[in-house]
Amino acid sequence: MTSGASEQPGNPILRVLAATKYYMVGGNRMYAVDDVSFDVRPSEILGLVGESGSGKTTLSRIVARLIDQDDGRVIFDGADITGMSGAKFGTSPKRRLLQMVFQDPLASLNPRFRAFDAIANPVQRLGTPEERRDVRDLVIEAASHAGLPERLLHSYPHQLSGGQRARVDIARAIVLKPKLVLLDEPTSALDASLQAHVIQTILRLRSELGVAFIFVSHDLNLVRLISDRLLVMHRGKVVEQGQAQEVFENPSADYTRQLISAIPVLGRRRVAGKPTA
Ligand SMILES: Nc1ncnc2c1ncn2[C@@H]1O[C@H](COP(=O)(O)OP(=O)(O)OP(=O)(O)O)[C@@H](O)[C@H]1O
Repeated sequence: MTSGASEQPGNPILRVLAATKYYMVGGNRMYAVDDVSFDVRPSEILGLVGESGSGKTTLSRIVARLIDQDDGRVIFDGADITGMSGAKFGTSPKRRLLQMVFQDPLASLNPRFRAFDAIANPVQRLGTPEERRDVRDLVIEAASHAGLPERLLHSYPHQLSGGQRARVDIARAIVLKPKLVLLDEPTSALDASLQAHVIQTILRLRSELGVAFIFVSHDLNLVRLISDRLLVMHRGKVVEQGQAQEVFENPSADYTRQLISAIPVLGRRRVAGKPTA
């Protein structure tokens, strides 16, 4: 299921330059994100991987302007959005081009909104007058792209399965045809077959709409299946980045090797991309 689009043409849609974020813990700086730089190109899928606490969510939130960094820059779609607070970014024309899907769709979906209204909401808030007029068509189109049957648009979140809720969240993220979607552990609450469906959906959206994705997960095996490139984080730092296949088969950092060797393969352990006997 590798994506095949390893060399993405065009200027980066996102440039993160030396992003740094720390918290004061017991009078000392604890670096959640420490001098992290990377690019994402149009229609590229970047896997952001690392164990719990490595800084993945903090980095995603910096990119989405949900928190401010202490140092570094974020360039999105050619504009320096570093100095933009979340509130200012919320009203910027760039906002609609960058969307985020959170870990748990049951928590992120408003229980009083039917699927249709949840998907329509970004159009009402950020769309042009024409898009607001055509909201019904846009919702149906986004649901179809996300693989959500039209009949489920009238359901409330609690009436949907985990996989269907994940599709509502994805449909909502793509309804305004963004250039970049941040997915923070979008499949962690799903079983393996639903995970596979969501991954197929993401790969289809990339090829049909040219959307770039940052796919955040602690599960290196899953990330490897979907990503063109991998960024491996450990204690706030990037310890390795490169083409997904290459990183998996020939990791240069000890930490990446540890992550790979922790992946079980049919009862055996996988080391450096090859199952051991
Ligand atoms: N608001 C905060 N105040 C203090 N420390 C924080 C805060 N937010 C995050 N941290 C710390 O920053 C580090 C990175 O956290 P972050 O949530 O980004 O990691 P993560 O890789 O996304 O983990 P997970 O996979 O568990 O979500 C952790 O040590 C965390 O405890």
